[in-house]
Amino acid sequence: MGKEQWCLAVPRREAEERRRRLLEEGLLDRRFRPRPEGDVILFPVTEEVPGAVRCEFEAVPERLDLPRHELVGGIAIMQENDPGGAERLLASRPSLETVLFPETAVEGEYRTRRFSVLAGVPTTRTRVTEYGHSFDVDLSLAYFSARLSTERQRILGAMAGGERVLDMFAGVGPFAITLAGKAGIVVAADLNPAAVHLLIENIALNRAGNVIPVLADAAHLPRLGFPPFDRVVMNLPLAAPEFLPAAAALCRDGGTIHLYALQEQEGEYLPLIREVTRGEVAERQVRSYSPGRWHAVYDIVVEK
Ligand SMILES: C[S@@+](CC[C@H](N)C(=O)[O-])C[C@H]1O[C@@H](n2cnc3c(N)ncnc32)[C@H](O)[C@@H]1O
Repeated sequence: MGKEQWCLAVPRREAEERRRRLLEEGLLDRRFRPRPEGDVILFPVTEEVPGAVRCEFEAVPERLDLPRHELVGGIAIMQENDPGGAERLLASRPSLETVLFPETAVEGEYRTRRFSVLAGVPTTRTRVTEYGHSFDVDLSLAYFSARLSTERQRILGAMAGGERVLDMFAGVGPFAITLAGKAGIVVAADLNPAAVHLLIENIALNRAGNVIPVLADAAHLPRLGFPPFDRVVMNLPLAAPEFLPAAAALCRDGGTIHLYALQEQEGEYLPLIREVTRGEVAERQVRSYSPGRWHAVYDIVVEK
């Protein structure tokens, strides 16, 4: 007897790539087996992601029922401090090198966590591949989440060639380096020196010579004399709204700001946005964060 579950219907030719992405984003619900149906494969997912529908799935046999985890390159981050489960997880996949348990929540200005090693090589450093790019990350030194990979592709798809892009909270560079594929130039700023160090390594790794790394507080960027940008990415969900006036000052008339924000109500940041522009605003839910709170993205056209 099957169990009703959220799932995504993916065309067969895209299934392998999508399965890899869902695994990296921690969204594939491994308690159930993906199921072919006509021209699509139905992938069970852990939450109601955009496009998800309800369908029935058979549970996988107990021995394959591995602990819940999120994959970041060769590292699995488990939700429970379970060394036995970590060993089973490590043995289940040859590409896994390390299993970590987060000792803290994502915290502080740098948005990092402290980890303990549950199994495997004692490191927090790994290499992540995402849509043809590689990113070296160190999870204890700088923020990285694979969960926004589809957002990065969405913004890339919305861009025109040759744009001038500013990534105000760049971390190790996943937005900046992805968008550099179409941009004329990308300025990528972060105030965490370790993140900027990894960003520079990742620029070299991906030969993204049009990305300019900047070690700076985003609040100071308007004073650095940059010509106006066509597009500004603001991925600091807890605090980005504070920097909206700076982003609007840095963006050209008719340019676009992508503001990521953690919110409890639809349209929560619209009044603030209306203080900086009368332009068009589109809001969408990126993913749920905790009960009653979600990550939203506002695509904001700047009208001066
Ligand atoms: C949520 S992370 C996003 C990193 C990256 N965009 C990504 O998707 O992996 C936010 C980043 O903003 C940086 N940050 C926090 N406050 C900042 C500020 N005032 N100015 C510049 N960067 C800041 C943190 O160090 C962190 O790397």
